[in-house]
Amino acid sequence: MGTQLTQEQALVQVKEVMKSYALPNGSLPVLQTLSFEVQAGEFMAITGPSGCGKTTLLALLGALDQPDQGEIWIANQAVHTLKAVRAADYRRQTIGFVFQLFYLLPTLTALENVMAPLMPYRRQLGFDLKQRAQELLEQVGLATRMGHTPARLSGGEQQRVAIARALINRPPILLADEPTGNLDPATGSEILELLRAQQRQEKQTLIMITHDPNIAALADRTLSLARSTSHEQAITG
Ligand SMILES: Nc1ncnc2c1ncn2[C@@H]1O[C@H](COP(=O)(O)OP(=O)(O)OP(=O)(O)O)[C@@H](O)[C@H]1O
Repeated sequence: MGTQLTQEQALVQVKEVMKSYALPNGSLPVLQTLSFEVQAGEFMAITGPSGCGKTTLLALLGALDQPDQGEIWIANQAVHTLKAVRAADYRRQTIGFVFQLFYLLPTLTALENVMAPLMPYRRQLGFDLKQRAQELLEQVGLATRMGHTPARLSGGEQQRVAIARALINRPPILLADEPTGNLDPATGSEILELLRAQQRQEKQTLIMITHDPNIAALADRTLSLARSTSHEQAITG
């Protein structure tokens, strides 16, 4: 569904972005003059100490929030200006989210959770939503669990459902916030491998927050954020 890009443009362009939060006794600067680019098909890790603004940055890339200053261009869209309905359209067409705590809807089955993001649009999709959701659940190894609600799935299985849900719209960009942070190491490795395999197969761009240096080492590049008044940022290859 992503917009076609000319070759020389990076898929993600973050230009001098600043973000603060209003607090009762003043404002908390979180991101200060942050600039970087991510090419189509890249895997970029975001690392840094707790509170340095990693989740804040992911929220800006996903148009869940807006920067105070600066620009974010993703797939030729001015993400920093998107509000409400247009932000929702952008997310539906461009972004797949995977979170540490899965955020599956507890009363829905695995299959219904995967279908949920596109349910309101199912008549205008041009493909069979249920069939695609079933194929994705097969792809993530859950062919026999489609009718289970999240409470009847293990943590690793719930994250597999969440990954299938993130892929339902064929997004060019996957934004992952510590996707293995709530899983045991073996299950975490399986989930990471699943995400990487998917990313390579579909040539998706993967931007992943991680505290794990072993995961960051697998990335093409790492964006290291620092928690300080100057918020230095560095990109390593
Ligand atoms: N809505 C908000 N209002 C006020 N302050 C906020 C808000 N969201 C985040 N913060 C603060 O902004 C800072 C950055 O938060 P953020 O969640 O982006 O950090 P993080 O690097 O993802 O941390 P962690 O690794 O612990 O998840 C923190 O000090 C946090 O308390």
